[in-house]
Amino acid sequence: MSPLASTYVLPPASSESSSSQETQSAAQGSARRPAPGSSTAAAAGVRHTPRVLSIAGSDPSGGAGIQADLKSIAALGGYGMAAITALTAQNTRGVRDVHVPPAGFLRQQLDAISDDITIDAVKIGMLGNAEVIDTVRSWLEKVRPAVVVLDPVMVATSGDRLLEESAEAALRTLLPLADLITPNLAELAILVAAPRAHSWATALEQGKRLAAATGATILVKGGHLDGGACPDALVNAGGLLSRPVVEVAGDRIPTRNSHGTGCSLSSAMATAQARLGDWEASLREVKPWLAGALQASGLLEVGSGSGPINHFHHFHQPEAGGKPVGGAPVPAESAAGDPAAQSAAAELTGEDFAATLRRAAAPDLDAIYRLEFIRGLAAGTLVEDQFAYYLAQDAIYLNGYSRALARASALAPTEAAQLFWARSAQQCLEVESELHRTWLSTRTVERILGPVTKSYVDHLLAASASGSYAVLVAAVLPCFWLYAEVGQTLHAQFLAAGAPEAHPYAEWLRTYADEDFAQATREAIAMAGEPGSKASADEQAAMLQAFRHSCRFELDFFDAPRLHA
Ligand SMILES: Nc1ncnc2c1ncn2[C@@H]1O[C@H](COP(=O)(O)OP(=O)(O)OP(=O)(O)O)[C@@H](O)[C@H]1O
Ligand SMILES: Cc1ncc(COP(=O)(O)O)c(N)n1
Repeated sequence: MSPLASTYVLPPASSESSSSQETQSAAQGSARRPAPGSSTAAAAGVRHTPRVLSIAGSDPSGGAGIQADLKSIAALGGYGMAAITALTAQNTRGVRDVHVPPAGFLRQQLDAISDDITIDAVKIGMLGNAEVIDTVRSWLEKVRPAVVVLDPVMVATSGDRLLEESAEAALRTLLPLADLITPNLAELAILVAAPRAHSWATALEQGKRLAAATGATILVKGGHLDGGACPDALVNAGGLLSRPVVEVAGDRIPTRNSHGTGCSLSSAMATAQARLGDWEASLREVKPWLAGALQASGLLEVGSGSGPINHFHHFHQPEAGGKPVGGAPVPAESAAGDPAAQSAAAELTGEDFAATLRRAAAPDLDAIYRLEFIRGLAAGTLVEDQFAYYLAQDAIYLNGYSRALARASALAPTEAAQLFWARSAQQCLEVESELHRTWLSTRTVERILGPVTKSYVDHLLAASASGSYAVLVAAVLPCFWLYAEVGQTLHAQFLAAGAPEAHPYAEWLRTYADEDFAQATREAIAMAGEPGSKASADEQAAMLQAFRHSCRFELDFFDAPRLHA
């Protein structure tokens, strides 16, 4: 179930409840509703499968440009279209040549689309030269799409120019037509005519200046900062956001595969915005997806330079050899004697271990979304006694889970890991008592240990007793990971439905997707991935097995109210 899950999920059950977290959640709840008058999907109405047009250059190696955009749009649930501004000859090592076809033909592509199809969002990437920019500007002025995201592509990661220097002035004239502009630090500096920022504070300052000058919201990106953090922030002082600067924290993922990250981020934001009608909610959905795509990039094995990100990392992918990863939990008692688990783990390399775990979770995650309980929770049709049963079991589970986390802290190889698990164990107990104080205090429900809760906690305690730190962290991970993903999805669906106040579980859903919990989940994934990468093949197999069992228990936990309430 939900470990710290509910940690950050805890809602204000009564009006007296006033912890800072609750206050912040409530504030975010109201601020997330689209601001009146914003020229976004809010005005046009959000759409379940938005029709998103990328106006960008082609990267034949598939990592950047329209190819990355179409993958990102699909990965975020949109229908992708592409009008090509330029052809490049490039691969993961660099750009060899650029060919810009006549601008008149671009106009024909754009008109052919807009004459026939309603466009819910546009993402603009590489434009090449001033004539192309003028063409796009006059088409935008005619069509006025509901959402326009502009990635002011100037220079590729490889250092090759993708916009003629003489066209920078023309690009500035396009900025006021955008709702969101997504420059990297070098592009931001050019657009505000300042030296490139080397600190996050300077970058935010430049973002504010660009927002004031253009009226657009600026997505300031921390990808090119030094250090272990990789924050992003939405900046707009004009009242379109809940605060002038909305920062979403993130860890830097150690990979050289960042080709097309900026393209992918901007098209994903256009898609999410057309679906959710809220920039902040969009960034909170897109950033963890992008982090997962960077994390799982090594699995693709494309090129010898800066490779592409793994856009579809969150979907079930077949294992090498055609056998699906995941499926039914491995029944054998000993993973060491289980050839399936062993072969699944044997070829793993460091960076890929967390990605392998994620793929192993995919079937159970899919099954969770199909559960009556989850569908009822999302739709508001879940019967109250099932919800109450779930809450009561959650509180019982958290107590046992806290013991497993405390054991992980005791076994942790570093002080940072020791502290992380100890803090998590403490938060679990705090959430447990908060559950009793708030949600459970007004409900009459039996507080006895249910069969699924018992099996799940027994499994965790057995992993605690195994003596292997690596196996234990693999066992505790699904409670972070699956719950965070489910929470984020349910929360996004709730927002997409207009956050209806009459929804009986509105309070619960509103606080479901919490950035602090998402951050703790990222840390937990890294904590499990690290020992996984160093483990022997046998131990990796044991980790995978412990992880799969917990994923299955997550599924059973969400299904338990239907069977046992
Ligand atoms: N190593 C990393 N770990 C985590 N997130 C990253 C990493 N590198 C980039 N990002 C994220 O990727 C997105 C793109 O950021 P970046 O600043 O790299 O833009 P960009 O330079 O336009 O991208 P590109 O590398 O495609 O040119 C941001 O959300 C950023 O936080
Ligand atoms: C067609 C096209 N568009 C954009 C980029 C920038 O992406 P990156 O900075 O990751 O190289 C690119 N390389 N190619």
